[in-house]
Amino acid sequence: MNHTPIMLNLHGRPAVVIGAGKVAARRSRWLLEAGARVTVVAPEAGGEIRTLAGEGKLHWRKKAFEPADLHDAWVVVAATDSAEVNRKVAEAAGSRQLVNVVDRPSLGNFHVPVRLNRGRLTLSVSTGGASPFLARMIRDELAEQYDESWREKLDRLYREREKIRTSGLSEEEKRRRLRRLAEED
Ligand SMILES: C[C@@]1(CC(=O)O)c2cc3[nH]c(cc4nc(cc5[nH]c(cc(n2)[C@H]1CCC(=O)O)[C@@](C)(CC(=O)O)[C@@H]5CCC(=O)O)C(CC(=O)O)=C4CCC(=O)O)c(CCC(=O)O)c3CC(=O)O
Ligand SMILES: NC(=O)C1=CN([C@@H]2O[C@H](COP(=O)(O)OP(=O)(O)OC[C@H]3O[C@@H](n4cnc5c(N)ncnc54)[C@H](O)[C@@H]3O)[C@@H](O)[C@H]2O)C=CC1
Repeated sequence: MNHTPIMLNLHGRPAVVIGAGKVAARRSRWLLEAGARVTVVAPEAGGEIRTLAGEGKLHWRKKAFEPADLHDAWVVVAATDSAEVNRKVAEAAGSRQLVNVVDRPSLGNFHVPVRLNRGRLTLSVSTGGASPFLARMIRDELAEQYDESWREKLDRLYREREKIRTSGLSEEEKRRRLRRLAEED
């Protein structure tokens, strides 16, 4: 295991999801929330992908996977129900593309943690593939501890921090106030 978490800005970046079933729908939702331009490639699609395509939120290419489908993608997700097709997707991807293979993560270069968003606060949990169910349970515990009130708290902290940072105070005084600000919450 050699994975490291990062906060990636996918806004406006092309992403291709191969497959259009349950897992592909979950990955597509995640990519859309991140602001990516999502294309789904699959001969048949489940209800959720059909709806998203109908609403113009993503583009559905109604066809079987071909290597050319990955052409300009930043992110590639192999999410078909065929291990063989998913392996071909991983093989066709370039070494600089971000690749997630849902049935065999080791064929790609990233996997997807469970997330909890409270505005500017993002918590994410990975069990390194040991147990997606456990990851979800830990997320649910964190959701109780970090309830909805944290959205506002974080917005306030952000504004206060900007004020302190742009003030004429000494660096030492800024640090002191920034620490106190975080401790108050
Ligand atoms: C490695 C990883 C790679 C990746 O997909 O990026 C991966 C891999 C695999 N998952 C499998 C199965 C299931 N995964 C879920 C659910 C989730 N899986 C997610 C992430 C990850 N799953 C990554 C590691 C995360 C970590 O490190 O903890 C979550 C957290 C996020 C998300 O998917 O968005 C999401 C929580 C949903 C939520 O938010 O509630 C369910 C339950 C369900 O579907 O309801 C089942 C069925 C039950 C079971 O089998 O446990 C299988 C076997 C497939 C098979 O049997 O063929 C593999 C393949 C393998 O393990 O090799
Ligand atoms: N990582 C995760 O969280 C999880 C992964 N899985 C794995 O994900 C796989 C997919 O599961 P579901 O979404 O439930 O499957 P599904 O049966 O709902 O969907 C499969 C999709 O793949 C498409 N497909 C098949 N051949 C294709 C091809 N040649 N080109 C393009 N699309 C093709 C089908 O048209 C369909 O849209 C499962 O095989 C399972 O191993 C399952 C549960 C969770």
